[in-house]
Amino acid sequence: MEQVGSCGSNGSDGGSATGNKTNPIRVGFYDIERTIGRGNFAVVKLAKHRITKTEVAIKIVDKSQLDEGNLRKLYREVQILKMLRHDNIIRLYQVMETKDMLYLVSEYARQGEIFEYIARQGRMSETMARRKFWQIISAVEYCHQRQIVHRDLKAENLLLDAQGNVKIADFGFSNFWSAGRHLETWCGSPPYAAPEVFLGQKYTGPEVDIWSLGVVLYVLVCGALPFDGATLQALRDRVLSGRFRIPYFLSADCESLIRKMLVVDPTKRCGLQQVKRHRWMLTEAPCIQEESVFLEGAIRNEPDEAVNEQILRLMQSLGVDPVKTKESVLHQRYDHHAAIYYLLLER
Ligand SMILES: CC1(C)C(=O)N([C@H]2C=Cc3c(O)cccc32)c2nc(Nc3ccccc3)ncc21
Repeated sequence: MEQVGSCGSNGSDGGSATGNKTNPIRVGFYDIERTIGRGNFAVVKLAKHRITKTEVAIKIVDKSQLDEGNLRKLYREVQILKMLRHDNIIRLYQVMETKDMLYLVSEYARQGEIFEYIARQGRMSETMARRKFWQIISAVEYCHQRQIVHRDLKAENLLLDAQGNVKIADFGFSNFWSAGRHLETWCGSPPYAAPEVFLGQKYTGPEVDIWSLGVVLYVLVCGALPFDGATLQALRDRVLSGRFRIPYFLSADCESLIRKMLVVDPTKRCGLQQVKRHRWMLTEAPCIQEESVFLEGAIRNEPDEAVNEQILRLMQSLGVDPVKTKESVLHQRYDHHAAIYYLLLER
């Protein structure tokens, strides 16, 4: 999803109505502010919840423009998003649907793409890159453990929230994987695609995410792509050769890790557990206290957690029915009640 510049104040992107302060464009309980992204048959708007005043990002899809295959892909993306609850993955709050339109209300990552950050600020220090990469690895491990493979990991899909935490976005190419069952769809963005994908070979799933993560790590610490080319054929040849330049400023440990991830033969490529145990990842290992906070974050995200009574009482004070809310959350209905609950929980 490419990012578009911010439009005028009321942010209408040439849509039918032009909202403004007195009569803003509304979708459900949300006031639409401006367009932040545009894909084929989809637009992403920044919006604000009228009751909780929380900023959200709403992906608006015109289903009438989609063929059977893309419609199936869209519903699989929604099904997968509903399964994911992790600090470093964009949260889905609410789904609204009409005959032709689908509205996905999600967490808004205020600082935008890591790609833009690198484009503006240049490469990251290895210390900063390590912190971001730990968050990325934690989120991807969470997906793989749930038999989900992302297949389009790239700097453009790694967003940053207001605190600079990584939020993985765009599960449009994600799918379910299992050992022994092969996938073969050509997915993702060419500079991040694994050699076996270029060769059209069958793959299991996690190993193509590992290759893309190797490219992501290279981009974070080098500020450039490891494999590039004037044409797709030139890029393909570079990827299949597995050869890439190591800048003088890269530490030996970081080079060692990247070389273990960017291995052409998928059976020899390292797995997520080896990445987590690598020297570079453990350098300046977070102190025990920080470590427990790190683990705690992962535990806090189980979807079947009990409903937070304090939030229900706060909602009651806002005039929102707590009984209906509890039901919506427990049945994962992704409706208005559940959205208000999640928006208040996340603050
Ligand atoms: C709903 C969701 C996940 C989404 O679909 N997008 C789009 C929209 C722009 C874009 C992109 O430029 C790259 C990836 C995803 C996207 C989102 N963008 C943001 N923040 C943002 C803020 C400033 C610039 C770019 C993105 N937060 C959440 C989302």
